[in-house]
Amino acid sequence: MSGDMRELKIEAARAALGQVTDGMRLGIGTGSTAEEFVRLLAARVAEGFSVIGVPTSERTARLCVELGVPLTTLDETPALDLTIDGADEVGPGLALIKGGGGALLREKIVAAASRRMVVIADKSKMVETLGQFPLPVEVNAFGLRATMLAIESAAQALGLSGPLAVRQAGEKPFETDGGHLIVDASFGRIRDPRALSNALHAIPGVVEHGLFLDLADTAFIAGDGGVRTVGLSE
Ligand SMILES: O=C[C@H](O)[C@H](O)[C@H](O)COP(=O)(O)O
Repeated sequence: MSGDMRELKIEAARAALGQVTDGMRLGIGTGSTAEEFVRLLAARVAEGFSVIGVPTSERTARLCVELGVPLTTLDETPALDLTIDGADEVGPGLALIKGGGGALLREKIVAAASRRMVVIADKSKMVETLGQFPLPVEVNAFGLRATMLAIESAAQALGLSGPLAVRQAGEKPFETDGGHLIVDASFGRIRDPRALSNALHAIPGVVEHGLFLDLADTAFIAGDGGVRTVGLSE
């Protein structure tokens, strides 16, 4: 990652930190942008700021522990004030593609348990139509081929097609924190994300997918000219 790109992620994360107030119960996202947020948050915590966070992945949990950000679980704290997370794509109406890091299931559970979700990203993530980034679909390993066929035909019924790939980690299939697999679906432009979301949810082997609809209410998008606040109407 270039230094400039990292700087943009830090700027977006800093803007999101401005939304965090003392005593908040936070959902803490996953990925390189969310990690910049954790670093900034940890510095505030070291100054005496009091927050408690639910991490959306084991990776984020490790970083929080390392940097001294106090953690809880969603079972102990089932209602959160604010989730801050990155995204792979940010489309109109703050529809998102997430899961490039494989954390989409916990990310979606945590975001849905939060009163608000704020997205932090650099400007390269903003798109007019979702789908250039392959859509991550988390699936049960049982019946993988049947599930892949079902995904293919559900997509076809919506006029979508393209290769499906089981995500790999070196020689082996990538395994999520929940012990599932990820199928990356390169469908190209997803003109009706809601219809695709519903169709994927109807497939028994699909655990969850990376389309985040009606979850985020604000995005902080960092570009060369500064950080732009994007709301639901944009
Ligand atoms: O599973 C991973 C997450 O959805 C990430 O938030 C997403 O992939 C964006 O990550 P990054 O900030 O590293 O681009």
